Amino acid sequence: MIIGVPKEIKNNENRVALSPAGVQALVKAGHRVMMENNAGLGSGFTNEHYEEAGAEIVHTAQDVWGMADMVMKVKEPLPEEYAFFRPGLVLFTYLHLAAEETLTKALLEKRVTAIAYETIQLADRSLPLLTPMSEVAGRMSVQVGIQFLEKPKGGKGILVGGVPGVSPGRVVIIGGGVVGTNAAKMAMGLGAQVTILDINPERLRELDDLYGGRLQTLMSNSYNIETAVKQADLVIGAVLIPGARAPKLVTEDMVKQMSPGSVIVDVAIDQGGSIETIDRVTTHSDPTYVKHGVVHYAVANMPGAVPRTSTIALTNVTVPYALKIASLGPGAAIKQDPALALGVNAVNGALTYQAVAEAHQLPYTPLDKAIG
Ligand SMILES: NC(=O)C1=CN([C@@H]2O[C@H](COP(=O)(O)OP(=O)(O)OC[C@H]3O[C@@H](n4cnc5c(N)ncnc54)[C@H](O)[C@@H]3O)[C@@H](O)[C@H]2O)C=CC1
Ligand SMILES: CC(=O)C(=O)O
Repeated sequence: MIIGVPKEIKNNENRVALSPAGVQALVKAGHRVMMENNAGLGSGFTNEHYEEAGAEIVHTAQDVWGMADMVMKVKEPLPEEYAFFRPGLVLFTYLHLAAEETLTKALLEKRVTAIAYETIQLADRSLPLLTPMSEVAGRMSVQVGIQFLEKPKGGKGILVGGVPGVSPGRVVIIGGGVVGTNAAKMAMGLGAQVTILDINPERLRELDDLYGGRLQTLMSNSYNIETAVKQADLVIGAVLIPGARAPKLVTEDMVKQMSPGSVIVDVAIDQGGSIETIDRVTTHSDPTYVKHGVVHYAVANMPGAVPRTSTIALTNVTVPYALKIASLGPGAAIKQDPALALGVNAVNGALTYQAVAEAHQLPYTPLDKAIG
C-alpha cells in the first residue's frame, strides 16, 4: 500500500502523522511511504531523517493525497484539503466529526473511508489512539491555566501552590478520565487544592483509591458543578462521551458567578466544548478571550504546541493499526479487529458512527451493512 503523510496546515500544528521510526516500520513491512516535503520539520524531523528510514519525499500536498491509498494525518482536514478527497481513499487521522458537520458531509459525498483515531476503542472501553494526546493535553491544561492566572496575562494574580501562610489556588476538573487524571497530577504536584468531578462512580472510587486525601472527588451533577465552579480559580473541561458532542456542563450563569480573573481551559473543545460561554475554537496564536471577566482558553490542538513529544507519542500508538490496515487492506482489517471497526466513521458514502449521525441528524448505517 502507498501511505501518504501531508504537512499539517492547522494554526501552529507542528505535529506530523509519522516519526521516522513509524516510517521504517511501514517500509520494512513492504509498504511505500510518501512524506510531503518538510512535513516533519516542526517536530524536528528533516527530509533526510525520513529518507534514511525509507520514505520518499513528495513536493506538494496534492501529490501526496493523489498518490496515496491511505493518507495519515494528525488533525481533521481543513476545507482547503476537501478537494483532495476521492472515492476509496482511506483517511486515518483525528476527525472529531460530531463537531464538524461540513467535513462529515464532504467525507460522505466523496465516499472516503474515514477512520478516526479518537473512536478506536478496546473492549475495556479505553481509547488507545486518544490516550497519549489526552495525557499531553491534560498535563498542558494546568501549565497553560496557571500562566493565564498571572496578572500580566489577564488573570487574577494567583500562584496556585500558594506560599506558607497563604492559601493555595483551587483547581476544578470536570471529567476524571485521561485528561482529567493527568491535569489532577500536575495540579496536585504544584500544591493546588484539587477537585475532580465525574459522572462514573467507579472512576471516582479509583481516583479516591489512587489519590485519596490529596484531591476531592465529587459526583458530576449541576448542583456540585455550580458549587465547585464558583469557588474555582482554574476550571478544566475534560469530559468525553466517545464520538459524541460534549455536553454543556458549565452554564453561562455559573461562569458569571466565578470571580474576575479566573481561568477556564476547555480541553473538550475538540468535541464541541463543555462550557456554555465557549462559543469559538481558539488557536495557539490567539489562545484566549475574556467573557464575564473570566479568561477562556479553547485550543483544539493543544499537543501541537509540544510537537516533538506528541509526534513520537502519537506514532507509537497509530503505527500498529496503520500496519494492520496497510497489510490486510482496510476491509479485512476492519472485519478482523473490532477496536479498529469502531474507528470507522464513514465508508462508501454511509455514516457508520451513531453518535456522529445523531449530532448532525443524518442517517446512521451500521458498519456491517455499509461494507457488505
Ligand atoms: N483540546 C485538545 O487539544 C485535546 C482534547 N482532547 C479531548 O479531551 C476530552 C477528554 O478526553 P479523555 O480524557 O481522553 O477522555 P476519557 O474517556 O478518558 O475521559 C472522559 C471522562 O469524562 C467523564 N464524563 C462523561 N460525562 C461526564 C459528565 N457529564 N460529567 C463529568 N464527567 C463526565 C467520563 O466518565 C470519563 O471519565 C476529549 O474530548 C478529547 O478528545 C484530548 C486531547 C487533546
Ligand atoms: C486529540 C486531538 O484532537 C489532538 O491531539 O489534537
